[in-house]
Amino acid sequence: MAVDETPEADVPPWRMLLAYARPHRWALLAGALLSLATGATGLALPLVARSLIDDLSEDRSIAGALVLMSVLVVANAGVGALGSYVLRRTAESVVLTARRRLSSYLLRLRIAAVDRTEPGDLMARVTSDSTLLREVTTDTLVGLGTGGLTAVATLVLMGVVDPVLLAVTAGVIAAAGTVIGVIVPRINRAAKRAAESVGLMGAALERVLGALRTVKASGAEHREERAVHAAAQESWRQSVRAAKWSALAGNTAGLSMQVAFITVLAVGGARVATGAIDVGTLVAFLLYVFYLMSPIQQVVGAVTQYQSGAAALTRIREAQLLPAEPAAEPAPLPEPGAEPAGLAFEDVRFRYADDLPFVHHGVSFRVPPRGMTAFVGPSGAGKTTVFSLIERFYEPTAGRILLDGADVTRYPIPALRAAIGYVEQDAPVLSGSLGDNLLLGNAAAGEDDVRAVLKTTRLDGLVARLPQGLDTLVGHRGTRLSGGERQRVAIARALLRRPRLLLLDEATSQLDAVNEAALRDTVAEVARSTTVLVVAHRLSTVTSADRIVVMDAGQVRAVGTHAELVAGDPLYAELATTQFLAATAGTA
Ligand SMILES: Nc1ncnc2c1ncn2[C@@H]1O[C@H](COP(=O)(O)OP(=O)(O)OP(=O)(O)O)[C@@H](O)[C@H]1O
Repeated sequence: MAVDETPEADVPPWRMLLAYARPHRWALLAGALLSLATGATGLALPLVARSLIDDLSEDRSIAGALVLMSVLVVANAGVGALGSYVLRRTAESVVLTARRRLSSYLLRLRIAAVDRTEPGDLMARVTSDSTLLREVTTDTLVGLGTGGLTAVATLVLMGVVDPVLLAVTAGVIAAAGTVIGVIVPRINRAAKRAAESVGLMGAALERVLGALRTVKASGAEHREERAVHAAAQESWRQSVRAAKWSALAGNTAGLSMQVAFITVLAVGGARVATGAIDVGTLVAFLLYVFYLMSPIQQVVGAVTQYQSGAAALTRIREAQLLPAEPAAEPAPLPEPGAEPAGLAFEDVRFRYADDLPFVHHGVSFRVPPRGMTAFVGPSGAGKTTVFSLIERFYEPTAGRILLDGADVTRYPIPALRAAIGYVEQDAPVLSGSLGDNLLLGNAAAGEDDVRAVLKTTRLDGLVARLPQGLDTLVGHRGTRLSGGERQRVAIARALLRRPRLLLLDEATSQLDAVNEAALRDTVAEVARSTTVLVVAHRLSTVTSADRIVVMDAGQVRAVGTHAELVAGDPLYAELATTQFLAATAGTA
C-alpha cells in the first residue's frame, strides 16, 4: 500500500474520503448491502400490513401474513446487527488507513516544515481529526448510499401506490431541503473552528507538558492553564454551535415528515372520501411516509455529519501538503572499517526561510577523510547550521556540499544519513529504555558492540549500577538521566551507527572533568578511523583538533591549528582567552 500519496491542494475533502475508503471498498459494500437488506425487509412490512388488513376486511386467515411479518422482523434485526458490525469495523479500518498514511507522512516532514508547525497541533490531526472519519464513513458514505437508495425506493413505491400523495410529500420534502441547505454551511464553519481549537489545545498542552519544569520554575502555570482552557472553551463553543445547527437540520427533517404525514392524511382522507383511493392504499401510503422518516433522517445526518468530517479531512490534507522528504527504504549502515568520508562546503549560502536573513554568506571549507576538525566562533555564527546542512535537514540556497567529492543532493537521503553519526547540542534522549535509545540508530547492533561503546562512553558503570541495566526507563526526553549521562547516551548512539562522518555538537557544560577527558580520548580514537567534526566550546577540544575552522557571522574567517590561529587570528585569540577558558574553568 502506498503511504506517500500526497493529495493535491485542490482535492475536495470527499475525494480524500473516497481515497481512504478505497482499500476497504468491498467491506464497505458488504456493510452497505446488509444495511440495504435491513431496509428492504423493513420496506416489505407495509406491504404485508396492507395484505393483513385486506385479509382482515375480507375475513380471510391472517396467520400467513403474521408469520411473514415475524420472519421479516427477526431478519431485519439479525441482518441489521451484522450490517452495523461490518460497517463499524470498516469505519475503524478507514480511520486506521488515515492514521497510518498521515503518521508516515509526518515522520517524513522536512525539518524546515516542522520548524513552522506546532507538534501538538500535528498530533491532534493524527489523533482527534482522524477519529472524526469514523462517523463520516458510516454516516456519510453508507448513510448517503443506503439512506439515499432506501429513500428513492420508498418514493418510487409511494408513486406506485398514489402519485398525487407522492407529489404532496415531495413538496414538503423540497421545502425542508431548502431550509437545510441554508443551515449546512454554518455547521461546516463551526466544525472547522472546533477542529482547529482542538489543534490549538493540543499545541498549548504540548508546549506546557514539554517544558513543565520551566513553566513551574517560572511560576507560569496559571497563564499557561488559561491558554489551554481558552482553546478547550473555544472548541466547546464551536462544537455546541455545530450541534445546534445539526439539531435544527435534523429537526427540520423530522418536522417535515410529520407535516408530510398530516398533509397526506388530510389530502388522502379527501381522496378516500371521493373514492379516488381506498383506505388500504391510504394506510399503506401513510406507512411509507412513516417509513421514509428514517432514510430521510439518515440522509440529513449524512450531510450534517460530513461537515465535521470535511473539516477534519481539510486539516489532515493541510498536514499532508507540508513539504516532506521523498519516501525511501532505509539504507544499510556502513560496514565496520568502511573508509571515512571527505567533506567540502563550496560557497554555501543559506537562510532558514525566505523572510529571514542569511545565516551562511558563502561558507567554504574542506575536510579530508580522517581526523578531527573543530568549528569555533561566536554564538549564532552558523556552526550548528553547518551540521544541519550536512544532514540535509535543510537545503542550501546556493553553493554545494560535497561528500566524497559528490554533491550531497546526489545521495538518497537515507544513504547519506546512514554514513553520518550526529550528536546534537542538547543531546536528546527519547522516552523508553536506555537500550532503546542506544539502538535507535542501529537496531541490529550486537551485544559486543554495545558493550564496547558503553565502555568508551563510560556508561558501563551507570548500566551496572542500575538494577534494570539497559532496560531502565529514562523518562520523557531522558529526564531520569543527568545532563552528562544524556550526552554520553547520545554519543554512544551515534557511535553505534559506525559512522563514516561523526558530527558532534559539543554542549557547553554537560560533562565533568573525568568524563570530558575520557570523551576527548574517545573522540580522538574515533578520529583515527573516522572523519570527526566538532562544534567546539572547550579549549581541550580545540587543542586536540587536527584543524580548526573559525566561523564568524556566517562565514569562515580562518582555518588552522590552535597555535597558528592564536598567533594569526585576533578573533580566535580572543575566543581562546575568554570563551574557551571560561567554559573549561568550571570543569578543570
Ligand atoms: N531552525 C531555525 N530557524 C530559523 N533560524 C534559525 C534556526 N536555527 C538557527 N537559526 C538562526 O541561525 C543563526 C545561526 O544559528 P546556529 O545554531 O548555526 O549558530 P551557532 O554558531 O551554532 O551558535 P551557538 O554556538 O550558540 O550554538 C542564529 O542566528 C539562529 O537564530
